[in-house]
Amino acid sequence: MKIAVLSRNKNLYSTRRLVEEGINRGHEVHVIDCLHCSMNITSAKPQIHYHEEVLEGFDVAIPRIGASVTYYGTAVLRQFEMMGVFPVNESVAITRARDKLRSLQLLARKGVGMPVTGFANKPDNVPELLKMVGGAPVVIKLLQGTQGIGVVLAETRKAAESVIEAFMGLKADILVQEFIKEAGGADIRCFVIGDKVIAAMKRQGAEGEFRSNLHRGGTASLVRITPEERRTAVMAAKSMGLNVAGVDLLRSSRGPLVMEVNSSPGLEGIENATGKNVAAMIINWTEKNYKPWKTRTKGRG
Ligand SMILES: Nc1ncnc2c1ncn2[C@@H]1O[C@H](COP(=O)(O)OP(=O)(O)OP(=O)(O)O)[C@@H](O)[C@H]1O
Ligand SMILES: [Mg+2]
Ligand SMILES: [Mg+2]
Repeated sequence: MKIAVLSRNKNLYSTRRLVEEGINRGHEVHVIDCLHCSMNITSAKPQIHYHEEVLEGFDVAIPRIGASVTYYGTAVLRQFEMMGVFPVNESVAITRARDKLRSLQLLARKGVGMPVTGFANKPDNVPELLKMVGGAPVVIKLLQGTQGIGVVLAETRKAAESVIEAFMGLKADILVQEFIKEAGGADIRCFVIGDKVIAAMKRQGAEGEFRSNLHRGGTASLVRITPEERRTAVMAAKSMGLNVAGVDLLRSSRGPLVMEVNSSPGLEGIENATGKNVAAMIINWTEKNYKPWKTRTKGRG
């Protein structure tokens, strides 16, 4: 296969590993920075120009598109799709997964378990919003947040109201969620490829911290997941239309609840925690499944 790894930085762990394992398996692998691609959209023959060359002959694109470049990155991926290149994750699926409201709505429609979640645009009825998710304690999240920043636990109704009003005063988009106390500051990252969970790790928050993010001092370890957790993770990835996904679950007293579905899950944490060669598994799955023009939108993006 001739593989394009769409990544802004060839030195990132995940990018390096995909290149390494692609080459190990005898493939031609190029790292392409989406932001340096220019596209010819007007002609009948879609093209991508990259630095001085025109990109040609690619079989597969492996998107590793950072949250900050979603808009342009998915446009470049769509252009690859319009050229018949097989995307490991399709542009529409990435766009879906990047929109928290849309992804939670999709998961709800498919009956996937998730924490009770409320959204509101204006603070006209904060008490009602809180009541909707079962009252305090609640978790309040900035939609643009990442790595645990902008995720707040409000233990009382009063605290919740002031946090919500403060965020809304800053014109930030937020969601309010039932706090899953019994998760004990831990979550489970399930790494899905195709219709299987191929690796899973438990992330435990630091002492006294309800957020399990490794960036907030959490630690990762190997975990055995239940058949129900397995089914939930696979169903979540499928609902989004993702072939490769990192599905984050909370263990609750009513079973596994999906917190979010990641379309460019990192490889470093999961490979280190499980000792599995996840990069090789992605290449392997791609070898078995790639075909020109094989997207749900048939190259129309
Ligand atoms: N409803 C909840 N109940 C209990 N714990 C939660 C809840 N929501 C989030 N957490 C904890 O807080 C952590 C951070 O939350 P979340 O993953 O939603 O935000 P983030 O990591 O900042 O966003 P992203 O993963 O998109 O970068 C989770 O990993 C989990 O440990
Ligand atoms: Mg998270
Ligand atoms: Mg995430």
